[in-house]
Amino acid sequence: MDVYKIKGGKRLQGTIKVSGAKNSAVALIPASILADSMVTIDGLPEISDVHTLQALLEDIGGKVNFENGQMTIDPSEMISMPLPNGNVKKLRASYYLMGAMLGRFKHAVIGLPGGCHLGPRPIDQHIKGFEALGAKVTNEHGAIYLRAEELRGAKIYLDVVSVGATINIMLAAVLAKGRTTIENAAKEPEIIDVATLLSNMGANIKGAGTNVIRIEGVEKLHGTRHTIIPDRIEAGTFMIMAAAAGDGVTIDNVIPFHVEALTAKLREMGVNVVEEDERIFIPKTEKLQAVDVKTLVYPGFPTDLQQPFSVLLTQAIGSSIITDTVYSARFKQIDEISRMNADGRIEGRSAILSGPTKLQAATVVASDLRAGAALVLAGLLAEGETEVQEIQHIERGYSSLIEKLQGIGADIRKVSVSEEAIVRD
Ligand SMILES: CC(=O)N[C@H]1[C@@H](OP(=O)(O)OP(=O)(O)OC[C@H]2O[C@@H](n3ccc(=O)[nH]c3=O)[C@H](O)[C@@H]2O)O[C@H](CO)[C@@H](O)[C@@H]1O
Ligand SMILES: C=C(OP(=O)(O)O)C(=O)O
Repeated sequence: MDVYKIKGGKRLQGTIKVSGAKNSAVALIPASILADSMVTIDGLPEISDVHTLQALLEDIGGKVNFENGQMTIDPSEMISMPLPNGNVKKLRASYYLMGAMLGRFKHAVIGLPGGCHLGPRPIDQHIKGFEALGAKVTNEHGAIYLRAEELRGAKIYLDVVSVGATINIMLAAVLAKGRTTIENAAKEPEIIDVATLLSNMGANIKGAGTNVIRIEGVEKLHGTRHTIIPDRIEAGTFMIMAAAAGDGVTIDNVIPFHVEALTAKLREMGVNVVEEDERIFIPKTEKLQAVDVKTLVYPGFPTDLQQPFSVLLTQAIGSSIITDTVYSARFKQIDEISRMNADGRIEGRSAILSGPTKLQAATVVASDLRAGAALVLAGLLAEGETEVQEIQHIERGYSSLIEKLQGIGADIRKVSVSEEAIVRD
């Protein structure tokens, strides 16, 4: 089993480059199912979610090549094979296979998705959307069966603002007959990225990035070439690391507008965030002030940055409250950083953190992707050598994290340890 070993206390300095966005990648790849010829996506991150989706597309007959961040997908010979288990469970975004396969084949059998355990993550709004378009959807033994004679456009009001449901309904609706309107749609940049790919494939989509999306169904979609947007959550993670442990760090390949909520919070804490066209520079911060933070749907403060941000708050002067309004149980990092001497506790949907605290190294477990990023940051700050276990969660979403952090001066390495050698403090 692989673990990360981090010797804390090294200051970070230099330039770190952000990869393509995980949450776009995992939707763009399934979207290719809807085309009748080759789709090329450039700038994809080297993460396990992308490799898993490649395998899933190959399972249904896709011819896929992935090299140097470029994926070419020939979907012409795909068939609607049932995908009830296995790889489907390895990631959350396998739910996009439902919308894309329903759109193309009008029937699909897909297992319930996996992904990070953050509290309940229902997909009722996805299913409500598919049903409104005319599909019959049943859950049989943990797999979702979707069948439609034909898909017809409909007006769908989402009860909950959901990234996944918004994209999934777009995927199912682009080849449906007539007009689909998604109201109370999510507005994340990744939704615009997916709509851009679909539009370049010949789809007719208006309003992506606003809360009303209108789709006029078309007869067929063709192949295209697309470059993915940068990962705003990876960028935000590096910004937080730079604020906590940096002596001048440039984050390259970021759209500053996409991380504005984080930038505003960092500035409130006393961090100087210097925005350029596609770069952000964060000089050394002398003193961090406590702040309160509430996660919200985009353009609010992203829930995906809440966990790394909680570690930054352990370095701030005073008491901070961080509330996650999106996921009720996304605080598994708090127990782990408490074992590293952090002063933190959970109250309902909030974590209360006081600082500044000198963190101490420990052996800790990454329960999920962003908890993992939080623990890496804690390790960078802690006195001694921290071991982070269960790093497969981290590698679902961070491309070449070790190499990137080494490039700005971190003492971090990936080590293979035998199962017997695994210990908890
Ligand atoms: C692959 C991907 O893009 N993952 C992101 C996506 O997850 P995901 O698409 O799963 O998240 P959603 O936007 O759907 O979830 C938002 C909220 O709505 C609830 N909900 C969602 C769907 C539904 O049918 N019913 C329902 O009640 C969820 O439990 C959650 O409380 O957005 C989340 C919120 O920004 C991010 O944390 C994830 O990184
Ligand atoms: C929660 C996340 O991912 P997923 O939805 O893929 O589990 C995340 O990226 O922080």
